[in-house]
Amino acid sequence: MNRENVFIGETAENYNDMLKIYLEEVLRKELQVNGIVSIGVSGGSMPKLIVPILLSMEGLNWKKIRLFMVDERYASLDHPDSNAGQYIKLLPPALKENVVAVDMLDSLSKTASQYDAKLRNELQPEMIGIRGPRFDLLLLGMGPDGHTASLFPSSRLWKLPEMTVMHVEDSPKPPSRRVTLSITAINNAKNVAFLITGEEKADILKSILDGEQSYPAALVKPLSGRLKFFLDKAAASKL
Ligand SMILES: O=C1O[C@H](COP(=O)(O)O)[C@@H](O)[C@H](O)[C@H]1O
Repeated sequence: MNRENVFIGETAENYNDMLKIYLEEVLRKELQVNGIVSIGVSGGSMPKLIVPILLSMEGLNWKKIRLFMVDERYASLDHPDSNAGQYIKLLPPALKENVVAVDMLDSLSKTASQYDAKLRNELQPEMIGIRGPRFDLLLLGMGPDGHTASLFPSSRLWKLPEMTVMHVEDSPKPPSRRVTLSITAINNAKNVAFLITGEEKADILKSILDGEQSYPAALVKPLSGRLKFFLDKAAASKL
């Protein structure tokens, strides 16, 4: 994989600064093109990292920003497992409406279908192409097992190319029940960035950057070609 798109933050401050510069550049460009910019955000460690950076961006027109979930656990918004719930808690009250939560229905498969329909309904019409919903920007994490979103190596699902939103009943990382964007939906995005921190990811990250294909994160290859990796020093320690 092309290492020129790999950015390493030597310090936490440097890492945040790099991310802020990237976000300002992408959002400025996409806001010129679209009335509303649709950003897919991940859970786990990302909300606490990304919300302060977004809030620090002076002049960001939040009226034009929507935060969608790249994946979501099958849990109510007020449950600590909820990815959207983390964003809503971290954002000021005036911005909570910018978060597009996944509606939890009485079954996991209905929840996934409903989210798929919601994406097709809420994303800008021009962002619904033949390959399905297209995000302006996706911010992805990666687990120490090479999972991204809720696409796990142990699950057969991540190889199903045709769907936009899938449900996962057997996530090896608790909670076990989730919905997630598919690799197809992820690779349909205009801009994709991995935000990866922590030494526990260093080995798998190196193997992916060296060309290993057997992890879901390795199959993130946006058709736009715009893929970047933002790593802290620990995650980059084996490169
Ligand atoms: O469970 C999840 O894990 C991944 C990775 O989380 P991280 O804390 O290791 O960055 C996350 O990207 C995903 O959204 C979340 O549901």
